Amino acid sequence: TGSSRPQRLLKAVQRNAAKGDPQSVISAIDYFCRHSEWAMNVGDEKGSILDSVVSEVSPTTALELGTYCGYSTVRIARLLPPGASLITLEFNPDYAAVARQVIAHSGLQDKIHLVEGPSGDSIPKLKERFGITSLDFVFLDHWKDRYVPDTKLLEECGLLRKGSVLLADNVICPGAPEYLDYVRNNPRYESRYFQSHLEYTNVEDGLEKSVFLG
Ligand SMILES: Nc1ncc2ncn(CCCCCNC(=O)c3cc(-c4ccc(F)cc4)cc(O)c3O)c2n1
Ligand SMILES: [Mg+2]
Repeated sequence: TGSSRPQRLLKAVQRNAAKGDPQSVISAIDYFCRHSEWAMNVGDEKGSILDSVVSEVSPTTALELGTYCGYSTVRIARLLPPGASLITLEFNPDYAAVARQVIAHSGLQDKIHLVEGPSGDSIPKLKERFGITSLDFVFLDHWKDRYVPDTKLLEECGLLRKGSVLLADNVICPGAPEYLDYVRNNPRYESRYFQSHLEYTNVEDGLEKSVFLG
């Protein structure tokens, strides 16, 4: 049988990006998605907003829900301060296999822990597995109907502290209405919407940034 879209995206990275150069990996994926095949990476426009939030938070411990091909994984990891690390959860083993190779090409593998499996299973094990006490930054980009249950799970597991920042992709398209309700009407969060567009299109989408108040 033929290759998959993630496998074709990986080939484009291996052909067009310089090994050990995260920015060239990001540019190669954006070029592939604009000129060859659309793929559900956060993309360059929303990616710039992601970059500014990560740079502002400068997290020591970061979590990403939904790795896919590793595009946002590389975007986040390239901005982490020395000694900081990013844990990324991916449900689909085929996506995870591609992401590992994209991450390796970027040279950032020492800053990244990719965990395969459903987020609902992995989140309760993060403290014991990685020796973390809390998360400084969380990027939500997995199943949109898992944003609320997993946010509640992060709270229940004591993984959020006063000032932890959640940034959620796709709150307009495909949409996460229950999540917007949850964080915008919850006194324990201070939320702000960053308007943008669905990756590689001019369809409206945006990111919701929510600070946990403890
Ligand atoms: N529980 C658990 N734990 C861990 C996990 N890891 C992965 N998953 C499963 C998630 C599968 C991918 C999620 N992402 C999206 O669905 C997504 C879609 C679009 C989109 C698509 C078509 C359109 F026409 C318009 C927009 C755009 C985006 O930016 C998206 O991020 C997990 N689940
Ligand atoms: Mg997304």
